[in-house]
Amino acid sequence: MRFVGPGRILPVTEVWTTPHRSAPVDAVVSLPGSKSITARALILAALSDGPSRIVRPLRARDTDLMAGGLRALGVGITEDGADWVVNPGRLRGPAEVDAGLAGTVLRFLPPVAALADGPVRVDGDPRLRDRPNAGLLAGLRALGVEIDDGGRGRAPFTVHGTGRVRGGAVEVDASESSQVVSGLLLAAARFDEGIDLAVAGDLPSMPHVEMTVATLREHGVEVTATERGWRVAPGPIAARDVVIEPDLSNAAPFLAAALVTGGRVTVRDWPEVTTQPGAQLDKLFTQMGAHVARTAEGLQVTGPETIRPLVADLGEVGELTPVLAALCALADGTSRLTGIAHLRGHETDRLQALDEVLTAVGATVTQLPDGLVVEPGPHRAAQVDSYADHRMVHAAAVLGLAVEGVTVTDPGAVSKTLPDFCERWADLVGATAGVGS
Ligand SMILES: O=C(O)C1=C[C@@H](OP(=O)(O)O)[C@@H](O)[C@H](O)C1
Ligand SMILES: C=C(OP(=O)(O)O)C(=O)O
Repeated sequence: MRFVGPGRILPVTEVWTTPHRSAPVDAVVSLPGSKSITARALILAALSDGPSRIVRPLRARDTDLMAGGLRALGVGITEDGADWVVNPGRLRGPAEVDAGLAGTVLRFLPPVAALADGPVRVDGDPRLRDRPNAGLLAGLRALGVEIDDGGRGRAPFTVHGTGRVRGGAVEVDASESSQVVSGLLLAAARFDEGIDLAVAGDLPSMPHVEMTVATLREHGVEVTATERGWRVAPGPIAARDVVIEPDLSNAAPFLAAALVTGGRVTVRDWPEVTTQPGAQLDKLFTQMGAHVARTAEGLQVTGPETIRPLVADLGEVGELTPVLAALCALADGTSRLTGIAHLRGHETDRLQALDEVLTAVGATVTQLPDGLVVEPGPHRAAQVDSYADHRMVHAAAVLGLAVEGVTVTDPGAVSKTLPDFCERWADLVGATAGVGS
């Protein structure tokens, strides 16, 4: 697959032979910034009351698309070394926004587009058009925004911005993605009446909503938790320079390498306190038998002799599922991962994709309505697809450490959040990159 984003065309690589390694890895790795924190920083900088600097943002397809979408609305975003300098301006339409395959752009940008003074059309990759978005569009309509989506509740759609949004009380169904809640809360201080948002149904990925609330408060926005949701008071969003934490979800495959090989991996600059869901890796890897410690350098994971199966509700940390499920296929018993029905609406239907990939390498997988049961079996080599999903490539890499002969078609999907993943992985396991066509 060829990914075309603003200002970049990423190389096409057809097949990646994942490196196999049975000897223990022993490595210290540094990782680029968090996708989720970078996305929030960009939105709030664009809506704030003055210029600001984003230090060490993640530069990858999703965050470049977010910057591109905001630029299309008239926001000044320039590079200064590795930083972004953001100059908010009058938000304008008409504009076209390419959301690629980014849920963050699909759900965080439309509430900003509603504040523009003209129509803003949002579209993206073919798969983006399948990603659920009815909750966000219905929520925006209830707040007084006109949207033309042909009744599909998905991209492509046009937000008919009028320069202002009434805001007020709204109930939203965010059971398919927490990003619906985050998107509305992020822009709400700029709505005439702010927002009084009540959540209907189950809300996945709670740490990501907590990240949204914490980030808003850091920008001086008044956010109150209510019985069924959150209230955001109307008012200015303070401009603020921010330093982006490393992406702890992208740390998952690297730390998992310690479990697979019985080795030791440290991820540098692990934050003391964070709202990233990756904070739960400590507890999850410990359950799987690893020893997890904080050292002066960062978070250190030391692998066990055999990986223990995992029985866990991953509803809060859905984006960690592909790597954890890969570990489950290498464990010494049956794992049960639940609370993740919404993963069917991610970059791909991740429950189906994981079923296919783990089965291909020898596991027996049962799909539940909201999860997976994974029973490891004798390993076999397999060629698997990336499903255009960065985290499926990460999962295949983890499997390939233990199972000789795992190859991945279309590994370029990693460009979504970590474009040089394959090279970093090769460094970690001490092998060459092995990407060919
Ligand atoms: O707010 C965010 O930055 C995210 C929220 C989660 O979305 P869902 O709630 O749709 O899973 C997560 O999976 C995604 O990778 C990033
Ligand atoms: C679900 C994910 O991404 P998105 O922000 O596109 O939903 C993810 O990165 O795992």
